[in-house]
This record gives sequence, C-alpha cells and structure tokens, in this order.
Amino acid sequence: MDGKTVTVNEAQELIKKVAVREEKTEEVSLMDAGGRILAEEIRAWQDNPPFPKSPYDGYAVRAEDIREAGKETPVCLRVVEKLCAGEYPKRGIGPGEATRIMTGAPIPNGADTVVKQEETDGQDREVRIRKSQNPYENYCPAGEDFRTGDLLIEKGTRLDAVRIGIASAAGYHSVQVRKKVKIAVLTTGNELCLPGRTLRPGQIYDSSLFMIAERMRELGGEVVLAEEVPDEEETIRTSLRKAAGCADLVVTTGGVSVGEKDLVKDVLQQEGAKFLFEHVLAKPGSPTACSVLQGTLVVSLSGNPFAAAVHMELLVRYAAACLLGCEDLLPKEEQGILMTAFHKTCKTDRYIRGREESGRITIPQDKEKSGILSSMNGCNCLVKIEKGRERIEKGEQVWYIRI
Ligand SMILES: Nc1nc2c(c(=O)[nH]1)N[C@H]1C(S)=C(S)[C@@H](COP(=O)(O)OP(=O)(O)OC[C@H]3O[C@@H](n4cnc5c(N)ncnc54)[C@H](O)[C@@H]3O)O[C@H]1N2
Ligand code: MOO
Repeated sequence: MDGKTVTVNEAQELIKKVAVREEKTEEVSLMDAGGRILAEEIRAWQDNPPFPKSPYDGYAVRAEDIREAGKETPVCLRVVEKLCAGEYPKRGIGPGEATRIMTGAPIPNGADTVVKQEETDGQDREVRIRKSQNPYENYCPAGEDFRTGDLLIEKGTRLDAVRIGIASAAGYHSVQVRKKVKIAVLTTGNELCLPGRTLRPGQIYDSSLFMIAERMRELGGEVVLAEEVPDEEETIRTSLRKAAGCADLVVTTGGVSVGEKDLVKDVLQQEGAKFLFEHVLAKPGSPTACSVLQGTLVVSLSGNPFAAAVHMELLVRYAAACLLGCEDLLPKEEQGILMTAFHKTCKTDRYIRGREESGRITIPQDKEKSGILSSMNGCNCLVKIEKGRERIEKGEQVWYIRI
C-alpha cells in the first residue's frame, strides 16, 4: 500500500487537493434554503426601508414647530391626516400641522420627527405636544437598514435563519445555491446491530451510522446511502462500489486497524483505490485513512465512536467544506482557557471533548475513552492537547475547535 502517516494539518492539505468543488447550482425557495450555500451574492435592489418610516405610534411633526414645547407649555398643532402602517401619505405637512402616525407608516414630506403619543394629549383634530425634539430624532430614514446596491450576503456563505431574514428583507423569494454534497455512510462490523432490533450475544447497537448521517445533514450534505456492512470482503466490496458510484464523499467506520476482520483498507486497495494516507498522528483515531476510489473521496474512520466523531469533525467536515466551497464550515482552531486540569501527556496531539462558554472550556471528568460517546452529550468543542504538553492546569490556554 502506498499510504503514509500524516499530521492532521497534512491530512487536511491532502484532502483539499482531491475534494474539489464542482460548479453545480440550483434554485431553491427561500423557505427551503436553510443550511444551503449561496451560489450568488445577495444585493439590495432597493433601499430598506424604501421610505422614511415612523418608529413610534404618535404624531409626525416639524421639529421647528415644537421647539418651545414642554410639559407646562404644550404646542398645539392641526392634525391633517392619519396614517397606519401599509398606508401612504396623501399630503405633506406645513407649519403648524401634524400627521397622526402609527409605527411603520411612512413619514410625510415636511415632517422631520415623530413625537410618541405618550408625550401628547392624543387628540385627532388638534393635538397638544408636550415635548420638544431635534430634527430626525425618532425618525427612520429610507435606507437606514441597507441601501440600493449594498452587498448583503457574500457568495459561498451558508444560509442560516438570520441570513434568510436579510435575503427576504431584500425581496428575494428564491436563491441560487450550490448543489448538496452527496454523502454515503457505511459502518462496518459483525458486532453491529441496528437500533430497534434485538441484540444477539456479542452485538452492540450501531451509534456511528446515525451520528455521522445526522452530522452530514447538519453540514448541508444529502445522505444518499447509509448502511451497515458485515465484516465480509464481498459485502464490503459491493457496498463500497455502490457508495462510490452514488456519492461525492464516502465515509466508512471500523475495520481499519490490524485485526483479522479489519478488511476495509484491503478491499479498497483491491478495488484500486489510491491512498492519500493511512494513519493520522493524533489520538484518538490514529488508524484513520483516506483514499480515492473511482474518483470519489473515501474517509475511513476508526470504529470507536468518539474516535469517529473526532475525525468526522477534523477530516470529514473539512472534506465536505471543500466540496461545498464553504469557508464557514472549515474546522478552525481558536484559543480558550481550560477550566479543568488535564494531566495526561501524549506522544501525538490528542483531542478531547469539551464544553466552551465565553472562551472557558470545561471537560467531562473520567469518561474520556474513545469507545465512549455518552460523555460527549452537551459538548460543543474538541480541545487539542498538543503533543508533549505536560500537565495542563486550570486557567492555562489551549486550542479548541468548535463543533
Ligand atoms: N493490536 C492493535 N489493536 C488495535 C490497534 C492497534 O494499533 N493495534 N488500534 C486500536 C485503535 S487506536 C482503534 S481506534 C481501533 C480501531 O479499530 P477499527 O477502526 O478497526 O474499528 P473496529 O475494530 O471495527 O471497532 C473498534 C471498536 O468500536 C466499536 N464500533 C465499531 N463501529 C461502531 C459503530 N458503528 N457504533 C458503535 N460502536 C462501534 C467496535 O465494536 C469496537 O469495540 O483499533 C484498536 N485496536
Ligand atoms: O483511535 Mo483509537 O480510538 O485511538 O483508541
């Protein structure tokens, strides 16, 4: 086998060369665009708001007319029109005039401020104003949110609820997005049993199949195949061929170590896959491998669920981000403060589960083994314990990756 051992960074660089984005796009309704990657820029084709609008229920007036207004010295103005949100002024106001106005309604020409109704006597024909205001106080000018031609959201950005809100404020009802990356997930192992079935002696329930499929969907992928595969060469071969034929990215778990039933890499090699690497200098999940089969990238994660979760974030997510052309999704290292001491040393970089809040990271005690997934519940980051680093005390800085 022409594989090799690489660091996580080297693994990502090798993946980047192979995981090249294809320029396939489609139009989707804004209602269905959550999680999708924009294939166009969102620009404003008109000002928002398109007209100066009232921020309050009250009276649109000329600041000049109410300069002397006060609690004891109200100024009386003639009310010439009433405007609710959705209506448009039929006329402007002149000296001594006011328009009764509701929040969101267009401010008529001539008015340069809105007095809240609480600062008035609230009358319909003639209103007494009990407060003076500066011009453009309580006034939302046209284009205060964004102006015609403004770039609102860049191409390649992942659409979330807020960005969808912005696009809709700009009047888009559908957007061009990149086609989803098609993902196949194969979990291997004779011991695996699908949840819902009865465990036979020696079996365990499969957690990685569901976890990886869900994470791929969270990242905007389309899971086109998800199946358990027993440790049999022919079955693994059939599944790998099927997966490489229908997906842009194949993720396998298990069967990559040195045991008698660890057949995944052998079958990949028999099928002519080209290995980018076979081991990663990181714990857990050092037996993680990556290859290209029939032009499709295959990331082979180790079977232990936490080891699989770690490299699902470091390598599979990296590959998906490259295939989607979405920088936002790339795993990034940030610095935080470890609030729980960590006293294990390691010859390679080690990744442990953690919970980060405002840059402070706590790690669950005890249950840190790579076969244990339950203590990852509530964790939102992977803390990187750099190789050779000894006894990290509470309060020391560490690198972490948000998940
Ligand atoms: N002699 C050696 N043995 C092992 C080595 C080694 O270097 N020399 N490496 C160990 C390390 S590190 C890891 S990690 C594992 C990797 O093994 P595999 O990737 O071949 O994984 P399996 O043996 O298939 O499974 C490991 C473990 O995880 C459980 N598992 C597997 N798939 C799932 C799943 N979908 N859901 C839940 N649990 C799963 C499986 O039952 C095993 O207990 O190898 C070490 N051995
Ligand atoms: O990758 Mo293994 O999970 O390091 O033990």
